[in-house]
Amino acid sequence: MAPTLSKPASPRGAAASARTVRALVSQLTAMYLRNRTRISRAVYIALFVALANRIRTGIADQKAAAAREARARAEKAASGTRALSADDEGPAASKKKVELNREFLRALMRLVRIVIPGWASSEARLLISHSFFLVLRTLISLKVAAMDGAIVKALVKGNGREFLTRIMSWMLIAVPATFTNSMLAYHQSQLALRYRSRLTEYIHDKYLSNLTFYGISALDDRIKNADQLIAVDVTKFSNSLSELYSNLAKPMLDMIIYTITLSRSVGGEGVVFMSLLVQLSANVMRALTPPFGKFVADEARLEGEFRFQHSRLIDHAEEVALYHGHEAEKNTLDKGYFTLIKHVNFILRRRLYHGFMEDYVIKYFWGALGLLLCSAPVFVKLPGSVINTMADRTESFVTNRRMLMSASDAFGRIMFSYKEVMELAGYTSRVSTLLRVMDDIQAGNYSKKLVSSSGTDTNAAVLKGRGKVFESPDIKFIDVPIISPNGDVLVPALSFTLRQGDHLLVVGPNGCGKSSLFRILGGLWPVYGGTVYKPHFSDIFYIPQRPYLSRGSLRQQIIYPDSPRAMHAKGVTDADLAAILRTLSLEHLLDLYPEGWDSEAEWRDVLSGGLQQRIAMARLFYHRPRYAILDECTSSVTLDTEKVMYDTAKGLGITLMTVSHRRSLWKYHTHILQFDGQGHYVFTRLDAEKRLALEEEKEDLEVLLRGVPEIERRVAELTAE
Ligand SMILES: Nc1ncnc2c1ncn2[C@@H]1O[C@H](COP(=O)(O)OP(=O)(O)OP(=O)(O)O)[C@@H](O)[C@H]1O
Repeated sequence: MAPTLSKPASPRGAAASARTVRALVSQLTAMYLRNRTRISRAVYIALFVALANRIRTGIADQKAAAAREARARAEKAASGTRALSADDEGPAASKKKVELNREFLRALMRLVRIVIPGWASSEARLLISHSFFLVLRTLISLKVAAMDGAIVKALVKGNGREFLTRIMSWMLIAVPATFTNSMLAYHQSQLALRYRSRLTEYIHDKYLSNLTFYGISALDDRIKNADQLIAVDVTKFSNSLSELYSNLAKPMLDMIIYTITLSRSVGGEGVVFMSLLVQLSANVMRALTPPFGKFVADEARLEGEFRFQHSRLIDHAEEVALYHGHEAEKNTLDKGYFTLIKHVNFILRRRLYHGFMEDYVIKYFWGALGLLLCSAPVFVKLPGSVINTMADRTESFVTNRRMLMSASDAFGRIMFSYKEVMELAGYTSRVSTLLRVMDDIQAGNYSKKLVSSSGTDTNAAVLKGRGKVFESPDIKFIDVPIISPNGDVLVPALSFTLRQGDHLLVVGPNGCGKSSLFRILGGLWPVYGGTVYKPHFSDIFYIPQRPYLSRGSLRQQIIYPDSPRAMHAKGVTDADLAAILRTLSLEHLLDLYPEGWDSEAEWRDVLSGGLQQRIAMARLFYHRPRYAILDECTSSVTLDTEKVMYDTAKGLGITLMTVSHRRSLWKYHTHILQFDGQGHYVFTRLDAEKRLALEEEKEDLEVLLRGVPEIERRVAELTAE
């Protein structure tokens, strides 16, 4: 029934929905009239209410869907390209509306399937055990309500012995009751922890496979702070999900059990009438509830941005300190912080007004309704009632009041949990966006803002690699365009062949695409066209200008990304590593640190730029790949060290591909790929000596040319005289 009613339908679909509704209404009416008992009539009234509710939400869904469609059509017409979906995290994220709709349910179900992989999983077992304690708690509460009534009855009758006996039983039942409470708290925390572990494991598997982490940070701009999402939002989602189960499942169960028990004692129609009033006020409250889910998602995003700004400062502390850039950094940090605080304050204010309304309705309005309901058996004589004496009336009132308090507390918690559901929706949207973006990236679909040549007009678009890539012992590019993730075409079509044993020098002005060529070779950037033949990823080793020094021991700096176990499996010993250090005059490092190979330090800070470059070269000598990309990686070492590095690398049979502006490096290469920065290039053999001689001759001539205006002026002077 439900899907038919809420479907954003075509005219034919809408007519079918209306027919279904009419049929349901007439069926329900007939059943209501046929049934005589109060409880069954109450059930039918409740069904009517549910049906009316469903129709209302169905209509609201249809309106929202139509509005969404119209908006999407307008945006498409305006931009002319595929827009980023509105729930993406980047710039579009601020417009995102976190709603309790099917999209949320789908996203939530996907996450639930990850955190509870099956009925046999330990999480499912924990959930079942948690549910058992939830039911037990409700049954114990029912028993306690009845015992309360009986205690007061004994008191009113003045029967001291009965009173004491009942107090004793009350104390006894407190034992399983408190144990159940502790078990519930334990189960909830355990569930949150397990959900987090499952989700983190799943995300880590995806994030650190197929270079997804690189795609998220460099090729796609939908996720700004993946670290915040993984470290903070996943935790909040897990806590929120486990809390919500307890906060929803128990109150719902309580509501059902107490309402049935209450309707037996105060009459079904009374309960339904009160429920109607409660439902009405709940609807008003829902309409007045601000979109807390969106608020929470925005707050998490702003928190992430603020933290990211601090991480940047820590990462670049030295550069900022040398620039004396603390004032500029403080301004940026303050701006980030105050944006966050402004938003948090805004949420607090909205919570204040909402809390006032919520408290009044739930505690006092519904409380008064409850008292009216409990008094029913006292003032109205129900058929079949056995309440005659004062003691009976007191017992009935106390028991009913206790049950009603629990039922209204349960209903209140369900109502309060609307806010929690909205918050869960916020975290669900953030975590599921991360999963979706990771899926997209693994499928080769990147989404990045494209900046037009004028630099002003921005359009979102989806970039997808369509070139062909084959594995081969040599490197061959055939008509391959080099396009930056921003969509800038750096070189329209690049073709060259490099055989193993040839050594390539890549030169050109800044930003012309030298490093980008290697990003394509390393599989970091998609191949947008043409054909690339290249060796397997493991045969190419990359050394950047600023080497990456990992956490860990000195040994791990040399063998990165291998582990010590992988090193031993390759048959390499510490003595072999020491020999590599000697080649690069780095052996003093072993004496400098008392624990030798096992010494640990923040290597990025304790080693100078030149030493770091030599460590990176030692890494190359340890791995001995077939190809090495050396991207300005000797800029901080002396010419002597550079010579040792290049001679040793060539001696190990490594084919070199160098990006450098240094002329001293020409002699180590056989080919040159020269970009002009305008999209053109030349690929040719490199005769270093001849080229150096030509360069020198050119420079001499340029010096002469610079003197020509002076010579001409002098000639003119002389002519005049
Ligand atoms: N992740 C990225 N996202 C967007 N644009 C990028 C990205 N990485 C590089 N670019 C752009 O691609 C262009 C080429 O960059 P590349 O690093 O290849 O230059 P390069 O020739 O190596 O320059 P340099 O000599 O300065 O190192 C530059 O305009 C750069 O801004």
